[in-house]
Amino acid sequence: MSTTIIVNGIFVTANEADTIVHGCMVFEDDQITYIGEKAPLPLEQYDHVIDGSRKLYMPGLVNTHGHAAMSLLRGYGDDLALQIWLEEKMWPMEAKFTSEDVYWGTSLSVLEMIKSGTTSFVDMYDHMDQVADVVRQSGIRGSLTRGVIGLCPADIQEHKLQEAIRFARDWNGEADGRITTMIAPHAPYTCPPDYIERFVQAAHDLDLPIHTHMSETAREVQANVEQYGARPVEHLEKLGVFTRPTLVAHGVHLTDEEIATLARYDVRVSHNPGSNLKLASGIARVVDLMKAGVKVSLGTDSSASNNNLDMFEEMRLAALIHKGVSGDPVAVPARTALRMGTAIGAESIWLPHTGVLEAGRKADFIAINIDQPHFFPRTDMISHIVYSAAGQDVSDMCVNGRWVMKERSVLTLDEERIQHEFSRRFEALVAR
Ligand SMILES: CSC[C@H]1O[C@@H](n2cnc3c(O)ncnc32)[C@H](O)[C@@H]1O
Ligand SMILES: [Zn+2]
Repeated sequence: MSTTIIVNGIFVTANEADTIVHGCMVFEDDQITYIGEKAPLPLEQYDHVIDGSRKLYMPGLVNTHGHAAMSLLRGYGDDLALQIWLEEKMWPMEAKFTSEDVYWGTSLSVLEMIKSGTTSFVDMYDHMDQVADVVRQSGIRGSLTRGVIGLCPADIQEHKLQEAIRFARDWNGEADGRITTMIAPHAPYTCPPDYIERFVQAAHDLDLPIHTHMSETAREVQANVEQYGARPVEHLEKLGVFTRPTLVAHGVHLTDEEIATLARYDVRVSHNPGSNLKLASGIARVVDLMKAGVKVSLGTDSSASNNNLDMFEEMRLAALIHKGVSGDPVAVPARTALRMGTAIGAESIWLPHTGVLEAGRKADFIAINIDQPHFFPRTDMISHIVYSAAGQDVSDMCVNGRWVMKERSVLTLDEERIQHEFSRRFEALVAR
């Protein structure tokens, strides 16, 4: 067993009581065993002693919705609404993606996530074996799912479904439990009803959650009513989706009744404020969702609709835009935004052993270099995290008790090589 103590640090636990500890944290192998003002044992008795002065420690950020390989499309197709962006820009380019493209596109994104403090992320995409390989090497956690668009002939639908099942079965629990999997029909507008029912069955058979895009734009809701005679929530409810633990991305256009339905089924919502603003999709009813008891976490979506993967930005956007639209300055307070980006995120993707710094949880945490002007005065550090910090302030990362980044040097991935190979793949892609 290996024991590490961090001394002289500020520890923002992100628990429900907003506890902040000035002192020490101990972790043994992959688990936090102590947080408190004084070291429980003389320092000589620990294998590693780390001086945490001038650093703030907090749980790693949890990004609950994205498509990592789409870093290859960053800056391509800006300033368009969702449907045109998807149909005319993303899908034609994605049709040209190879497994190698996905590998290097995902590697770049995972690097970006590590360097901005994300310790767990959800990824819905194609060529998922490559994504899982990147997660295994990187040392961070991935909740991974083969996203399936079913607008294709029956034999291809069948092939995609079997691939999604095979991926979910093969990789769940891999990489010391850092990889978990879900089942993902992409959206109600890209998967016919009988096809969605087969994903529900697969999720039952494998005992896995479902992840899907839902009610992202007003146009989507309208088209669902025209095609199926029901809005997306009722439609998915009828297809049995919510009989499985479910995480939906976006949930922007919801009625009061739909919010009550989501709460009743404990459906979790990944709020993606940056992407929703950029694609002009609208602003989710986050305050009403949370009031109804729905777990609302945060996601970036892809860097083609964001255009970065900085979860500090999403926490700040969540805290700001809901004040702006409601006229209520406490609509989403800083503390709530912090918990959406950490503890609620972890719960939302069924990782209850992460997301909070406390004894008994996994040692998944980041350090922020607070020896910088924008972290003074040393008053309300939660306020500084949400309203003042950015991803580049993250100095260190530890996941499952293993150091992933120290003093901004990523230990698990070769940064220079990834940038080089990514650029080569990008050039090949545009020439294809
Ligand atoms: C094959 S699964 C991934 C699929 O999702 C597409 N996508 C990316 N962002 C969004 C979004 O905001 N709404 C709906 N679909 C999205 C991506 O381009 C892939 O085709
Ligand atoms: Zn998405």
